[in-house]
Amino acid sequence: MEISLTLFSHFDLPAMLHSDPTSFPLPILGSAVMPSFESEQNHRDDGDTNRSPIDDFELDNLDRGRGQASEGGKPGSSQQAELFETDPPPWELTVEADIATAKIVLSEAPYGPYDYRIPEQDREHIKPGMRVRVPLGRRRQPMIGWCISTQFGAVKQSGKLRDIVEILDDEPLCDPPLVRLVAWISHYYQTPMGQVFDTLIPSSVRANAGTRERSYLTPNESNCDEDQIEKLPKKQQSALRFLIAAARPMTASELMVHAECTRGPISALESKGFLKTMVRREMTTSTPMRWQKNDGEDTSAHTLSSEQRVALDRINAAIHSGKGKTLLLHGVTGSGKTEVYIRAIEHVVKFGRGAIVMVPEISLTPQTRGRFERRFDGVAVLHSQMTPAERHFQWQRIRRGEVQVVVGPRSAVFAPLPRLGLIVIDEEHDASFKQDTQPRYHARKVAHARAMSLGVPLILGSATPSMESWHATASGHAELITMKERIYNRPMPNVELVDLRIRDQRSRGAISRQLHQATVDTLKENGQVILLLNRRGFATTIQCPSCGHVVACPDCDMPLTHHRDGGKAVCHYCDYTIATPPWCPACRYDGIRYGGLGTQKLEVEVKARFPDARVARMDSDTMRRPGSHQRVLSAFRSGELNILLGTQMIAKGLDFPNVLLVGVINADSALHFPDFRAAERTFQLVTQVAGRTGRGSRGGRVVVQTFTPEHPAIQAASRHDYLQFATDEMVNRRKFNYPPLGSVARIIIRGVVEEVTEAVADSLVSRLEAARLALETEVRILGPAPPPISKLRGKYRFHILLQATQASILGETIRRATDSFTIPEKDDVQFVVDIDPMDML
Ligand SMILES: Nc1ncnc2c1ncn2[C@@H]1O[C@H](COP(=O)(O)OP(=O)(O)OP(=O)(O)O)[C@@H](O)[C@H]1O
Ligand SMILES: [Zn+2]
Repeated sequence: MEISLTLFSHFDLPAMLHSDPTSFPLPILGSAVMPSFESEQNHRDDGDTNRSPIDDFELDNLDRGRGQASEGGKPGSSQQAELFETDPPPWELTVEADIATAKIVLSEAPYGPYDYRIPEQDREHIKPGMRVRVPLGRRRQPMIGWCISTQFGAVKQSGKLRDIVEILDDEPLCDPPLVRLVAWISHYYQTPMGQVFDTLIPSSVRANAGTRERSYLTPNESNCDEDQIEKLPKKQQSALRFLIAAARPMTASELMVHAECTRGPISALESKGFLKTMVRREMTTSTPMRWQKNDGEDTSAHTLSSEQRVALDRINAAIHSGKGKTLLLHGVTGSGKTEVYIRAIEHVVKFGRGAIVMVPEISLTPQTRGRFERRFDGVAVLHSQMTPAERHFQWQRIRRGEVQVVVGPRSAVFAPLPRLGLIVIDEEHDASFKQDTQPRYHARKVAHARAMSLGVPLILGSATPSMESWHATASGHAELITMKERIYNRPMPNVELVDLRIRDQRSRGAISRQLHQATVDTLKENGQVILLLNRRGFATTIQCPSCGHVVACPDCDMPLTHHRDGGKAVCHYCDYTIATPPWCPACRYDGIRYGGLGTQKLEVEVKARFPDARVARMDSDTMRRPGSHQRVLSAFRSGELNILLGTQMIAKGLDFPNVLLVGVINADSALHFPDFRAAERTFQLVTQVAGRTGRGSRGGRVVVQTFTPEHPAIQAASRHDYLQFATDEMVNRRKFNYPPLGSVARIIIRGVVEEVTEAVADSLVSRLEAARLALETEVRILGPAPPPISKLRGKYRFHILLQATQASILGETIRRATDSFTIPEKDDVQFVVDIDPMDML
């Protein structure tokens, strides 16, 4: 069996792989305090759950972050010393009084922080969170950096400090709490602060997208005494008097209109020094509202159910406490969680505060968007299809305090609301809340840090909470609120399991007899059907039956998927595309086979089986164009469509009362992934998609096809039994100290030459082992080994997995090992640290 694939494929394998049991005695949890996704930095013994990890985090720690590797970049090796021609000998260190300096971090290597002198005239103006231009290195290369702190008073070495050249912002782009959040993210996720700033502040904001500069005129007070004005020609006099009377800056053309003059007198006033010019940057656009609020849904506020009432009361109590607190709202599918969020936000808004609501991708749930837009005046919806100008416009609105509710994906956690009162994460178990490029942050973790530091509640909502959040309720780090019933006490749909191992139950094709019959019955009753298949494309493998050759991506070494539209073979990892070969490229055998099932093939089968039904397919191939989700979903809502089939994007949050049947084509597809979260993902997916039916008065049923009906995750999902699933799963996690009972980190090393890449990975392991020894930490180090995707976009990959009881131990060990780890440029190898990875591929 391939070691590469097995790091997580069975629970016992890591133990087998690990050669030195003494360095990681199992079990390690006996006496240790259980960590959670909550701030393990604080949860030693104090039992204080309301503190933010930021509270214990000092900006001084930052100097340690220097020399970090960057995503796709080279480890920055530059130290402060390199900035200067020579280090001053100690006896020349002067202590100069009354000097102002600023700590500046850069977005590119070397990242800093570095000290710069603040020129006299900028002292009043500069603040942390502003961008500056500074000279770097011997060649005094101009760089843009972020100011993270300022110091006034005596400073060593001042004689050698260089000056800040220019301050680029009129106002800070981050307020002080956000600057602290940046510092904490930088520390926890081991990413240079400059890169975190660039993540926090959208590029459209940094680039002033959709703005232009305009010049405004004001009277030059010092020249404008009455005697002087009297002497001016008539037209100039009247223009100037008009501007003085107006008592506000005006553009030249505005003044021309109001003072009824031509450009001439104004120019004359300017050249005589009667006018001053000031330049302001302004938005050129207001945001175009392309959104149709009326999507046919009931718009009124509901009378709360008793469970909703209790949930809301508990959330409101948390809001009133003025303390940070995490609440997990575990409500079954269709229990009305959104209404609870809306009421809680209404409450916060009453007190003049705002809220952030994070949702998986908003375009998948236009319904959710509509619900918020109908109930609040100032809503900013952030989504992936915004233009840079729109994004910038919304950001400015948010920062000015004009927005009460921000709805968006994980990046909304950084929304610069000036008076944030509440953060909500809906479908908090969703994998999209973890970013897969640096900084590889999890929005839940960041939201927790932000909420606790501001003393406001964080609400996590889900029908299938992540194991992390569930554990947090058990360990007292989050308050559990349960809603067991659906709205109007509607029953949960009945789930039938179809065992695909039994020949009778199979049929030719992807749809079993049972599912076929159920579809026929449902269509007859005018009900709608949702079919889930989590693979896109037509056929998922292209293989020669004669020689066994599999058509694969040359850059990723993964099998290509056949797409029937256009006859393409596509790599789903890097989008490499070729025309699907008509015969075997290896042996020229003329009968190559398309195996495995994708949504395109399912669509063909569904249309053949149910020729009278109107069918739509939803996957990332059909949903490329902006607005396509909304189009398909509103066609489905209006009843124009009978059957909706697609990948997991149809499993989320949809609320259509006429869906009477949900079919899961293959419940096992996620089950055999080499990842310790495979069972959790399977349970979540099946439960969530099953929850799309039975939401109206006509009830609903679910047919789940599987090769492993006895699997605990599938069993629990078939009974909508989260508690059973979570209890079983926690036992498995505990056995191997997997999260949430322990912490995991992953280091990915990638390079063009396989041997060189592996050698770098080996030396990194040695450094990690040395760090473990020096720090006397109990950290388990696995690897290096090739991950399941051992080659991606032409680069070989190795990974190292690390486990410990607490994230802080892992963090320290990795920091120590990588702090001054430099890889020679000629090796062309990069490494990336992923703290709390969600993905093991
Ligand atoms: N108190 C109420 N009375 C009547 N209808 C309600 C009430 N609260 C919510 N609803 C309606 O119930 C339906 C389900 O609510 P919602 O979509 O918020 O469920 P949910 O808990 O988020 O489910 P899921 O986890 O499946 O997304 C919606 O159509 C909503 O408008
Ligand atoms: Zn590829």
